[in-house]
Amino acid sequence: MAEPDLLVNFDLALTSNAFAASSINGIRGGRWKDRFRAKKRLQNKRGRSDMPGLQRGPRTLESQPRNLAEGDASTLQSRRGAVGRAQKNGKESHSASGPIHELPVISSIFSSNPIPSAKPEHVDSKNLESSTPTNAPLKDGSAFSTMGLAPALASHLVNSMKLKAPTSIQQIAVSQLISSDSDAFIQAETGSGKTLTYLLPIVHRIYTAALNGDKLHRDSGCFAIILAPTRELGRQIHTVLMQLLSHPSLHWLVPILILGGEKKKSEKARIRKGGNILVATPGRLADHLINTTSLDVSFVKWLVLDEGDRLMDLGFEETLHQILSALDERAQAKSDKPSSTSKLGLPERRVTFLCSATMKASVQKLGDMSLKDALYLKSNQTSEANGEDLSKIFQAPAQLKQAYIIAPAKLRLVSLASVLRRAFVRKKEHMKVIVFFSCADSVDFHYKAFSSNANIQIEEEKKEAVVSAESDGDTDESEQELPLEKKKNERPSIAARSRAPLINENVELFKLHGSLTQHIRTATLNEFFHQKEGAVLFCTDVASRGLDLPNVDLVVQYDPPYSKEDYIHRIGRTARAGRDGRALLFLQPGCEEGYPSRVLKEHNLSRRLADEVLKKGFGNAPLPAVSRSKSIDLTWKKDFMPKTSGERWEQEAIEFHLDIERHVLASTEFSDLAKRAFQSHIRAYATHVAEEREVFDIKQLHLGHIAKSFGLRDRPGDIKVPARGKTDSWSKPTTSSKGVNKRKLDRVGADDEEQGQGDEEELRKAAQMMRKKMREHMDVVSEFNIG
Ligand SMILES: Nc1ncnc2c1ncn2[C@@H]1O[C@H](COP(=O)(O)OP(=O)(O)OP(=O)(O)O)[C@@H](O)[C@H]1O
Repeated sequence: MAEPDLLVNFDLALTSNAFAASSINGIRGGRWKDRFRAKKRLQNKRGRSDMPGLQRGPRTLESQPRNLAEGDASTLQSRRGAVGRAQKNGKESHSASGPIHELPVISSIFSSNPIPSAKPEHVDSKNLESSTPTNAPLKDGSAFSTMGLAPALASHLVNSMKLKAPTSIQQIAVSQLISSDSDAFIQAETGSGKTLTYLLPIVHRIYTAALNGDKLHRDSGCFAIILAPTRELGRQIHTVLMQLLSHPSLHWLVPILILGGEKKKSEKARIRKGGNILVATPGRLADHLINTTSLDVSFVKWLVLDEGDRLMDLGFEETLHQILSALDERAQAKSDKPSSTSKLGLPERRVTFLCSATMKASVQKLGDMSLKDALYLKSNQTSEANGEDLSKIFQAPAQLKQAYIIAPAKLRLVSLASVLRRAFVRKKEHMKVIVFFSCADSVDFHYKAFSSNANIQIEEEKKEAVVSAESDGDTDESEQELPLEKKKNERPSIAARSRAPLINENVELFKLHGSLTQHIRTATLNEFFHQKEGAVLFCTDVASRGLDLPNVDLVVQYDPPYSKEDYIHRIGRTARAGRDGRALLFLQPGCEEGYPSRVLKEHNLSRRLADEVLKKGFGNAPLPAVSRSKSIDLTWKKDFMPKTSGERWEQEAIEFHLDIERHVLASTEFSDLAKRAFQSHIRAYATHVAEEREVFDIKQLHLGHIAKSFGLRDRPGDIKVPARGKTDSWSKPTTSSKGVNKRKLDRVGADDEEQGQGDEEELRKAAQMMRKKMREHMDVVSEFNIG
């Protein structure tokens, strides 16, 4: 059945007549049901006309004639659709209200928007006050030298790594883990230094073992394995480990990095050479355990599962089972022979550390699977700040200022632009912003929309081709071991980056998602990491866990997170190690407004409205230096510009949006991108965790308004999503050779070589749900190309 706000199935002729006859006094023409509904809606609208947010702002072409302005949104939309269809068929449509049939119909981003609830459901007061950082180095006289660490290691931390004092979790956990052979679950908020918390005891004990006994070297065996859920995190852990091992008396201790997406041949060569601490992603480790005979894990004394909840989210449960069994088997086979390691002071049995900032069922499951009689180590700040029920704690640093903006779908894009422009006006120095999207297609669309260079992706494709050709052989080992550092022999940049004059002339825009090739991902992260001037990273959840990027001042969640745990990890990319940070979450009016109070109960979020944000970003800031329309032939621009009478910020927001819409109209490639992004966005929306579907109710989405936020003027039913073709060959295919759909993986931030199992079922359900919704709302599901 047709839903009024989306589509009313008017006959074209009747529609025109109906409009002609519609007046304040009565509605004539069309079917009685339609007239009845239109009348009802008109009455409702009159009743609400004095409410803020509704029908405010400048009128556009479609609403200029008086009788149309008084009409309701669905009627206007039906007429627009009818006009559009008639034009498509080469027919001329007629209207009593003027020569409107000659013009394409452009709906204003300020009209027909739903109104936010008058009172915020979740009032914040504490959050506005500055709080004492809870993940900062301690200032109570605690020192690395009093934690039981070897003096050389303690002085290395202070003198070389420039760390003045331990953080709370380091202070509590390191001394216990040095003196005990117990398994441990380490829980502390994001950015509290958990990496060093587990690395220090391991390195300390291997170091003292070497001091006490035989000379150890890289062939002495693999003592520790650290598993990270993503390649980016694996690289980062490896970098911290390298810094720790750069002390002259530790030069013999060799780390090895093995990750999906790298050449197996070169990894095998590194493994053959020997190493003592292995940092790996689970899939690739499991592969080497089966296929690389030189990988001897019979000596492993520590297994670290970093970002435990993510390991489980990505479906690595089965792989972890395999790894644990392989380690057990090989340790067992070796145990027949007399072990020399116990004499050296290394643990008798394998010790497992499980780390997470959040505690949820999957982490507990992983704990059951991998830990025995484990110590539960948490920072002092954690218990003091959050009370008793630790299983429900969200670990957010107290100094992190959290807010949400209520932005109707049609105002989302301009609100994002406004937030970013404002951020760099307020704070010009080397600040960085991370913006999270729900899927790779949406990242691509917004990256292109905000980029100065419309051909950026083609450039990337070329660069990638060059690099692929160059790296046909094995990747240079020395380069592998310098992950986040500048490479010695630099190639031309292949990072996904571009200038972003629509935000700020000095700002560099980057993008990161699982569909980019590994070369581009690594280069992009490297360059974002080292960027000295202002930078914005558009990304999926591939960047949400564990990544430690300097100077990130603001985290924007343009698409709400998939689960509340993701929320905490995303915002945790700022306010790290005691520094300040801000986080802003985009929500739409309606059921989503319940998210802060119903789901993020433990957090204090302040509320903003789109209008306030738009005024700040578009009211005072100078106009963007580059208007996209300058570079595109749009001779029709003047004729079709809506005549606005609103304030400057409204006009500029409209102009900004129109520029994107025009670009979508003018470029098939960009239009395809927009359509795919729209489709993937809706699909991703359908995959929110079940407990949160009450607030992220897909049935409440206004698909037409969402399409508008992707610069699309078509009705959702008219949007034909193109198949992926050559235009996006720069990214990896949507469906991997293993048959698992990439979109789901992009949402969770995995990549095809490191994916887990069990995705297909969930994805199938999401697609089913989406199809159902489309069927409910319109009879055009096949046109929409879902499924
Ligand atoms: N004692 C310390 N003093 C100052 N800075 C520190 C200290 N320990 C770690 N850091 C810094 O804190 C930052 C965060 O560390 P780390 O990435 O280990 O945090 P984390 O708790 O693992 O965060 P997440 O939960 O997001 O993965 C890093 O930049 C690290 O160098």
